[in-house]
Amino acid sequence: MSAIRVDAKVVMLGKESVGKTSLVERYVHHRFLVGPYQNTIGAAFVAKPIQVGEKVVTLGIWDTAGSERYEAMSRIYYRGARAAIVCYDLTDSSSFQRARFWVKELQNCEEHCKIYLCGTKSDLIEGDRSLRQIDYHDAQDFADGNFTTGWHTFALGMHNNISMSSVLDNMAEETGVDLGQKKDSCFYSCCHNN
Ligand SMILES: Nc1nc2c(ncn2[C@@H]2O[C@H](COP(=O)(O)OP(=O)(O)OP(=O)(O)O)[C@@H](O)[C@H]2O)c(=O)[nH]1
Repeated sequence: MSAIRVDAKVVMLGKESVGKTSLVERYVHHRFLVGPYQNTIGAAFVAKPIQVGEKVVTLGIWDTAGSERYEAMSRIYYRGARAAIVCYDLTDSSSFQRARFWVKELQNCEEHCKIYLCGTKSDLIEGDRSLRQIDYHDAQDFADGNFTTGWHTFALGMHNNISMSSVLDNMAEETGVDLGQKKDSCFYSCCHNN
């Protein structure tokens, strides 16, 4: 069996249960798994070829385990990543603290890695706004203070297939075209519902 050639390594980071695996499942297999939550152990890998202009770019997506007990292992998986999707659950303020931790860590250790900050489970706050624990402006202030260039907003929820594709397709265009030129551009995404 021949090895898969990966053009761009992507890593999913964030506190346990924020929905990293669900985003990958949605993106790669177009499904949302219902049933008891199963935490990721260590990390899972999936390759996804996508068309970027004339080229096919294969993303190698590492879905890391969010539990702090696997923190040291997650560091192995973000090494050399072209992009990191740092997730937090819009209904869990502690997950935003954890996301801030990962952003700082990436900025210190992986200067060429683009960082996407994603608020997840937007469907829950659409159903009941009182569940929202991270104000849109807090996320915006954090992004403004930490990222050097413009940012995009995306609402990511279990019904929201398009947005995840937008994040990753956009990222692939960035990484697939000319990383050297674009290394300073960071993207910020979060739920844009107030
Ligand atoms: N309502 C809602 N639930 C979600 C969404 N995304 C994930 N979930 C639920 O949240 C739980 C955790 O989802 P996972 O995708 O396994 O979370 P994870 O971040 O990969 O968790 P770890 O593997 O522990 O790091 C599951 O019960 C999912 O069904 C979402 O967009 N909306």
